[in-house]
Amino acid sequence: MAKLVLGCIADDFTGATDLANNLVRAGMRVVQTIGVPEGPLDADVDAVVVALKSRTIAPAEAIAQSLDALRWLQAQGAQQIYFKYCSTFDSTAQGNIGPVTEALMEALGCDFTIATPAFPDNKRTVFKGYLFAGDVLLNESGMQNHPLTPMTDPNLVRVLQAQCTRKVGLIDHAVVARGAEAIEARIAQLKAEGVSIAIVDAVSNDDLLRMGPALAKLPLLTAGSGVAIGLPANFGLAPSSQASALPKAGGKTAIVSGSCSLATNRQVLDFIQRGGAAMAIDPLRIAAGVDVAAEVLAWAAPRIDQGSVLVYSTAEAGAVKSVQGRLGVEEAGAMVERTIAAIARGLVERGVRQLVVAGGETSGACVQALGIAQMQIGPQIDPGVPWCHARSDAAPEAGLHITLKSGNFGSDDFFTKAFTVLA
Ligand SMILES: Nc1ncnc2c1ncn2[C@@H]1O[C@H](COP(=O)(O)OP(=O)(O)OP(=O)(O)O)[C@@H](O)[C@H]1O
Ligand SMILES: O=C(O)[C@@H](O)C(=O)CO
Repeated sequence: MAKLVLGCIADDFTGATDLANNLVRAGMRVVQTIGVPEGPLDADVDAVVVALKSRTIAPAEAIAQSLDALRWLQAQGAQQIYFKYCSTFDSTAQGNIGPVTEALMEALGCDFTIATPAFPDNKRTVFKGYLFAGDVLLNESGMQNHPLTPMTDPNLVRVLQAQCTRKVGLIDHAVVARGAEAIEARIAQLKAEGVSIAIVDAVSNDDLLRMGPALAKLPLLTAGSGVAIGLPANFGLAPSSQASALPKAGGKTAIVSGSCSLATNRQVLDFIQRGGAAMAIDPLRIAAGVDVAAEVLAWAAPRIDQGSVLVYSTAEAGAVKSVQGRLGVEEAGAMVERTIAAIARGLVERGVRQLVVAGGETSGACVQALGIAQMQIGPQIDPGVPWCHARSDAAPEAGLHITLKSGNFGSDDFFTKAFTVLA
């Protein structure tokens, strides 16, 4: 068996596949586990990404879960630890990026680490410590209005310092542009100044690749998924089609979507405009006690023999607000998640073996309903979104192919294009 070299802890499920995808593309064989496994690793891989749902929970709980993941990864032999958070640095005023980073540093006896959410392939760049999403600063990107993690300050040194007791500094672009030796010299200088965590600028993949060798000796890295592209080379691994090899895909195809992001709204519309079979879920009917899952499955049963079906609760902001106003934000979310998860399971029980799930929370609910404990990461569909293969008690013979799409990721034709990648 190959030796596990990189152990990763991700603060949500879709973010975990995003990280795994970048590692695979750079040559690592990777599995993602759903939560901390109870037993030892039973896969021949270079890296494991433990997917938690710790982004917005209380800091003490996020720390406890992350330390639990760390202990498991260490027991499997991981040589370096990677804490993955969102490329938009999603965190509440209390954390959890800072508190989890400091707890991991403490546990690893680590006196210095980096923090960079840069992911240029998805237009997240960091310059002079300021985070841009697309062409605008983070706090002008819509993230300032996020319901759980509003990001109102684009200066990451300030944001992270407010969450940390250790001193936070900056490795700016002028240093990164000069390459690994300059970055290492800057790390030494920052350490001498008492800085323990540095935001690192990166505006391109070249910056991230230059950064890679300078990070080889750090026991802990904290980042979005972008930093991952420069790491496999540190372990002597190079891109190869073998890393993303999955069992052959077959069976019926379906999409379930609970994401209400702008990108997912466009993807749903595109699928419908192409004449795809689609059925919307009305949260108010779920609340009224209608068995919406049974209705949807009865509708889908004859159609999945003819092509992909799409089942979605995806709606525009106004409609979502109105439902939330009547049912409550959490109650509406949980109700829709439960229904979509039951539908996903029902579809797989009816022969779907290639399943697209859109939305982070929605993905969490579906993966749990399908009894998935571990996913092997395969080829990329779009930046940040790979196909995976998983065992599921709903597909007992050969498992299924599944992809978990972050709300904001993917091209408009994602729901059609995804299946061509496995063809
Ligand atoms: N029509 C709707 N009305 C109210 N709530 C909805 C509706 N459709 C979906 N929801 C809820 O909205 C939430 C969407 O979150 P989810 O994480 O799945 O998507 P996202 O935020 O776009 O994705 P990501 O976290 O990857 O960015 C879920 O809790 C879902 O159940
Ligand atoms: O980094 C990102 O943007 C994503 O992987 C993510 O974390 C979505 O929740």
